[in-house]
Amino acid sequence: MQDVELRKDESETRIFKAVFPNTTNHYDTLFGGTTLHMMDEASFICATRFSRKKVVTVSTDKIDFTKPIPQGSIVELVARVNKVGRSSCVVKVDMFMEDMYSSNREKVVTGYFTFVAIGEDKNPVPILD
Ligand SMILES: CCCCCCCCCCCCCCCC(=O)SCCNC(=O)CCNC(=O)[C@H](O)C(C)(C)COP(=O)(O)OP(=O)(O)OC[C@H]1O[C@@H](n2cnc3c(N)ncnc32)[C@H](O)[C@@H]1OP(=O)(O)O
Repeated sequence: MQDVELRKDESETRIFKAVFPNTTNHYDTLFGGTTLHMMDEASFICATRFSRKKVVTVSTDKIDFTKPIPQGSIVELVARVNKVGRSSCVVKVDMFMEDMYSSNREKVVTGYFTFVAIGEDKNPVPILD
């Protein structure tokens, strides 16, 4: 088996998105549900690249929306495997917000997503061989 720390490094996943009007609410800020969708997608890609197996989301920790993310921002999602179990792994996702026209950048949301590797029968299998 490849070194676990190396796999964590190699599966770290970064996705950039622009916050356009089709993703915002009537306050002109990013929908909470859209934020969760982006985080789920980034963590799913990360867990898949880490395990190279079919994985399903089994749990997420509490996620706080403490800063509004205005229309016209750029967001970056950084997903990295944080913990490895027998059939599961926990992926930490940080979302950063950047202004388009300045170098201002801050972390706005963090979430932890747990994935389980499943086989053809949909039962858990080892996350790594
Ligand atoms: C507007 C346009 C929309 C477009 C749209 C695009 C969507 C763009 C987003 C993309 C994102 C893609 C994401 C795709 C992935 C899904 O969508 S998956 C769908 C949602 N998830 C599911 O349906 C999973 C349903 N759950 C299950 O099938 C079963 O619970 C599971 C996962 C197979 C586990 O079965 P189980 O019998 O509970 O297994 P068990 O042996 O008890 O536990 C297995 C492991 O899970 C852990 N575990 C079990 N329960 C929990 C728990 N509650 N919390 C933490 N760990 C747990 C155990 O600790 C154990 O860990 P290990 O010690 O083995 O490491």
